[in-house]
Amino acid sequence: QQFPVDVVNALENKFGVHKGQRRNHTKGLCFAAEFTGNKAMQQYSESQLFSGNKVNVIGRFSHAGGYAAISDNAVNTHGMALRFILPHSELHQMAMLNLPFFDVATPQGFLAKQLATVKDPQTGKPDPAKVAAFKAQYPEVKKLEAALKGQDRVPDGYEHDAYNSIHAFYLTNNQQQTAARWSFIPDLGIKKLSHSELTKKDSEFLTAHLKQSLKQRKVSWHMQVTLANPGDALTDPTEQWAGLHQQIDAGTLTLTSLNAECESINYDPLLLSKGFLPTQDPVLLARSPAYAVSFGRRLTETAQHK
Ligand code: HEM
Repeated sequence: QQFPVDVVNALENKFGVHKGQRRNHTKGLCFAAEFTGNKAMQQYSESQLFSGNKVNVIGRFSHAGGYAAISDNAVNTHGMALRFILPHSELHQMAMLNLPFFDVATPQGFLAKQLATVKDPQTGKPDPAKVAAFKAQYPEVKKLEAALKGQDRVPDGYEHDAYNSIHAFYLTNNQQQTAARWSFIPDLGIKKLSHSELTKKDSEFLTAHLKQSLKQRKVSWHMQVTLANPGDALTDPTEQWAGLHQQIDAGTLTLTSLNAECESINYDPLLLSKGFLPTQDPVLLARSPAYAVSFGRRLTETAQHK
């Protein structure tokens, strides 16, 4: 299996190596939270997430890409990763994005994108010929490009955005297996900045705004589960589900503190509690081994620093 090493090498080649840090989503901040699941979900999943009891969560907001010091006023994709600590030390993890769907349909596409978008030291920009060749080989990337065109993408704080599973997963219990996707919808509302508002912001405003909100009000998200209809794409993260769908309010995540440690966490999205199973989405299945390579490298470097 060469992919996990190749892709982490490609991330390092594109972004440089920031010793002891993640090879992707390098800039981020840890938080502590509580999640109370909705028992109505037990109809679909036996996960302890939906026991109705409060569970502790260690999470992380992040910027996509291996940029250690990207400014918060850059137009960039953001992530929210969650580790739920369930009874008997069972863990459940999610690593979501504030995108409606993913740009590439295969791990090869993700790798090809890293290789094609390396900045030319002369021009400071990727080689347009390489980018064009990449898009010709992975034409699905035009879908996300079109969806984001002209859209304001950056919120005025991490608390004013929705984060999506993007992949489909199966909810399971003794009776059935149900395909679903989910989103964390902010109770404070989604608020995106216009281009002119964004350019006035400083490099740490996403965190500063979140800190301020946390002092003044409840910062929370509702987990909204969307059940698949027959025929919905289950293995292609670039395919949105169109039309009416059954949606279930699956619980509430409430942020409690920004004083948390999450650097020692590998937010592998296949670490799922009993009651969830992965689909055969090839991008989802390729993430776990790649995260492990990144995790191993950063821990080894941290050890060497001491
Ligand atoms: C083949 C496709 C992908 C590859 C190779 C990849 C690779 C990586 C790597 C190497 C890391 C850093 C892991 C660590 O050192 O802890 C990472 C972090 C992350 N990825 Fe991916 N990724 C992929 C697709 C995705 C997708 C589809 C999503 C969302 C649906 C996603 C969301 C995230 C998030 C939120 C983080 C940050 C987690 C944290 O805060 O620690 N990635 N990714």
